[in-house]
Amino acid sequence: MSPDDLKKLAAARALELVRPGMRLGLGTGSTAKHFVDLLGARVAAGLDVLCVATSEVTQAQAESLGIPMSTLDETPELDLTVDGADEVDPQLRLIKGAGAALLREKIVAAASKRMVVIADDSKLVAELGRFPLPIEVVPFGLEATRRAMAAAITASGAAGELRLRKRPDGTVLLTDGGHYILDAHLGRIANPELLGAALNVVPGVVEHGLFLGLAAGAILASGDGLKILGAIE
Ligand SMILES: O=C[C@H](O)[C@H](O)[C@H](O)COP(=O)(O)O
Repeated sequence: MSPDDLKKLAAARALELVRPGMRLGLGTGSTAKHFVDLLGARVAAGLDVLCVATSEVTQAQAESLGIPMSTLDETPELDLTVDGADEVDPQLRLIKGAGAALLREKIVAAASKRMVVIADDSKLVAELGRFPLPIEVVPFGLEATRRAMAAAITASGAAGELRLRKRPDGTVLLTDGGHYILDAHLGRIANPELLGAALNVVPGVVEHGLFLGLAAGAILASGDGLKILGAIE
């Protein structure tokens, strides 16, 4: 099976968690896109759900499928959020943000009774950090913030380059929130909690891609079938 087939497999299993009347958080990325597509087909067949998107891209996709959409202002408590991840460790700690949606994703996940990750099994790692950690920052004072971030990363025992994320055309990427992303190429993150706490107090840092204590479970698809981490039901 291709990686995309595996993503579809994980998304289909997550759809089995959806019950009529649920308030859902809809993730962002190629795996979450499959979940939203499958959910759209169920809505077309009469499933009653109310959803909040984690990005403008997912919002547009859901609207195009006729999925009833809300906002966290109107629906501040969600029953289930289904979202992808860039890395998942055995403790269900995540790196997210390759698609620049980490800020809204974390807000939506935190507003949910349960967050379930869907991914192909290549995302499962023994230790976080091989994937660059996305960190969302305010454009104002970027270089001062970058220096403070570097100091905080070092103090937490990690090390690596911070690279400003660019679009393919070379312009600086702006997130849905109008912020920049610095990707931290750390190689390994021995203490995610320490690093996350250190980044949280750096002025100018809006949010980072370490999702700690947010995922209740993960559905990981491989050629051998589905591996379930934690509690998805
Ligand atoms: O910002 C993007 C999100 O964190 C995605 O959920 C994450 O990057 C995984 O995306 P994909 O399912 O495309 O690998």
